[in-house]
Amino acid sequence: MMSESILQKDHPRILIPELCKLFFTNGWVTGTGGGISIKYNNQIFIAPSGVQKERMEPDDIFVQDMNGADIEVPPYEKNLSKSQCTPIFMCSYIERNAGAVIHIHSPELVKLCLLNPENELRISGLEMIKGIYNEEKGRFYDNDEEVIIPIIENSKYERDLVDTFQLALMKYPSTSAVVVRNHGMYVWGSDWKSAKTQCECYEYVFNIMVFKKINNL
Ligand SMILES: CSC[C@@H](O)[C@@H](O)C(=O)COP(=O)(O)O
Ligand SMILES: [Zn+2]
Repeated sequence: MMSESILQKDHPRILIPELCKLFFTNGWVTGTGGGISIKYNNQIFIAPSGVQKERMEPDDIFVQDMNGADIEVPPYEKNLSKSQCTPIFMCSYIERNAGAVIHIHSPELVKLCLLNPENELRISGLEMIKGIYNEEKGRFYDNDEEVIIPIIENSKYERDLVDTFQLALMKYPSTSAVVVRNHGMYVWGSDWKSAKTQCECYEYVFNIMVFKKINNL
């Protein structure tokens, strides 16, 4: 159960529902898909599974430690289970020391996957690239640098993505995002602000890539 206290506006129990509402209006977390997890005081806050992500309440959120042990769970009568994305969220926390991880189901990204059968996406020459963090170099990209984002194949269950997700992290040490073909994307950052703004930059860039592809530019 949730501990009794007045929550600050930047507490994950407030932020997760607030951000998911915003992501819903972006078309990123419709139909129960997508979600977000935030690390706070070394505790991992995770949204419930299979719910309308834009209608979550503060006490719907699960809290676990870095080993996966539950710290707080939603009230029993709400009959909620933890997001199926939890293994991928944990992989980002463990392998990349993330402070937050966002999962979006962006239609723009699925269109781009359909136009691009390769195992990666490459883009350069856009101003918004400067909002994407190069994890290997420990700085943001310059607009004339090339950003390379891995694409992994989708699977029936989210938990079955873990092995290929981990391989992509090893093969692409610069990346702060992994695309799941015809499904969506995981983006992480050192905190929720970084994950959110990078997600916005990736989405912007993907939109332009679709335009370039369909117009042969
Ligand atoms: C529309 S169902 C989508 C799910 O299978 C999954 O891909 C997803 O993004 C959300 O999983 P969830 O367990 O609800 O957090
Ligand atoms: Zn998903």
